[in-house]
Amino acid sequence: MTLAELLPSVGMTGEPALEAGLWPLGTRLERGELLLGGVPATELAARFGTPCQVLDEGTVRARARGFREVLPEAEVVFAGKALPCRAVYRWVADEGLSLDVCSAGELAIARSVGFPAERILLHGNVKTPEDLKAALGYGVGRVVVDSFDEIEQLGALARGPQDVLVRVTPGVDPRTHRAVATGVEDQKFGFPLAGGDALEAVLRVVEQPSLRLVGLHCHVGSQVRHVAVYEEAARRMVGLIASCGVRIEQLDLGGGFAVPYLPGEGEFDLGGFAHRVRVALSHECALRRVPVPRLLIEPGRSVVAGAGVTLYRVAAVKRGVRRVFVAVDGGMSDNPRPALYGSRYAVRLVGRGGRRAPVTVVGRHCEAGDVLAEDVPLPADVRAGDLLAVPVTGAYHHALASNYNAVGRPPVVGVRDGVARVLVRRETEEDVLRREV
Ligand SMILES: Cc1ncc(COP(=O)(O)O)c(C=O)c1O
Ligand SMILES: N[C@@H](CCCC[NH3+])C(=O)O
Repeated sequence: MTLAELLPSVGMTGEPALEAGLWPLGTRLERGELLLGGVPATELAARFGTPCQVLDEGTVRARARGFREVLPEAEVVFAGKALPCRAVYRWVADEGLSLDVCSAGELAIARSVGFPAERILLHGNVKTPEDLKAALGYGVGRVVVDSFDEIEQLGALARGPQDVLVRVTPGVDPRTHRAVATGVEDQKFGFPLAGGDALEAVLRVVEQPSLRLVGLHCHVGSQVRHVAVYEEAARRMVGLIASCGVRIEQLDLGGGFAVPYLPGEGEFDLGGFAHRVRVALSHECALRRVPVPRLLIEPGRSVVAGAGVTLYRVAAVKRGVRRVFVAVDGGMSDNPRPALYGSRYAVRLVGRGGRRAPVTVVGRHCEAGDVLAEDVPLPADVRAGDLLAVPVTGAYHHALASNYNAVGRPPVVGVRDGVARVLVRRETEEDVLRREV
């Protein structure tokens, strides 16, 4: 079924209602205006230009709080790669979350806002000497080791006892896109449980006098819809805890909780996750006679995706042989996800209803694959100058943006209580030229 067919409002003449679950909290339609965090989208576009990534602070904070409320016994770690930005790191710090960084660069952002070092975890299948030194220099609480080489390198660099988790590949199929399935065997992350590498890694950490093993970690993948995947991972990880014969205080089950991108897609069952993982952990630990470890989770996408809306200006409308192309002033440089993962988005024309017909929204870049959304219903009279809004663009958009074709990256503009402010400014031609010698 096409997206256009899925939407009941195709062919409607009025302005369609906001699709449930896709827009930031408090988004409203008022007299033809789309209000984001109380600020009209047309005003945001006029003040900050387009494309523009709008981020609703209240939604980020509410999602962060939501995780803590559902899992009060757990440490909730924001996966900073989803939206590496000082303001967001500040908000999640305020809400009591910890932070996962996976490079010296993400750590620099965290440092610049004074993110408490003891609440930072350093991740990555490759940690360069610079990454490790930056982490040790700031005194990050935990390093999640990912290879035998890294255990030696970190062991040699660390002075005092550095707390460490071992990243394990539990061999669980997350039933998600191949590019983001990280818990399956035979990929680059972690130590495989099968074959004994994970156990060997635990022993090697224990042998390093400058390292202190505090926990085990796994991250099965991203945009994971099924709670059963985590339950299975939890069981397997407790099996490893029992067999390694070392006290394991922390069990980090990673992130990956799916979010809806299209109308009708459901939310991840976080309540079900909390319940079923709790039961699986207590049952499995009792069975194997090991103490229940403290649970950690690392949500990234699910904290920020739904807080973001990208605004684009329509530059041109072109009728192809079979499709109508609506070309906008952004594209794969601000959103490579459709090209990378075949991701799909809903799109809304701001300020006007009318009979809707399916169109393909394309970007400005020099590739036929620069498509932002295929087969989306827009008013049939869509034309140059119109403003489009694309929801669920808070995660892995700013993070994955490039300046392909020397196009400057869009700003990130925060909205809250009717006030808008720039969180990350637009990249200018001077920025583009700055690295040239
Ligand atoms: C180690 C680790 N933790 C957490 C995350 C966050 O994943 P997501 O944004 O899907 O919640 C990732 C990215 O997939 C990751 O690699
Ligand atoms: N970049 C991916 C998610 C990767 C998750 C990080 N390990 C996305 O946009 O969906």
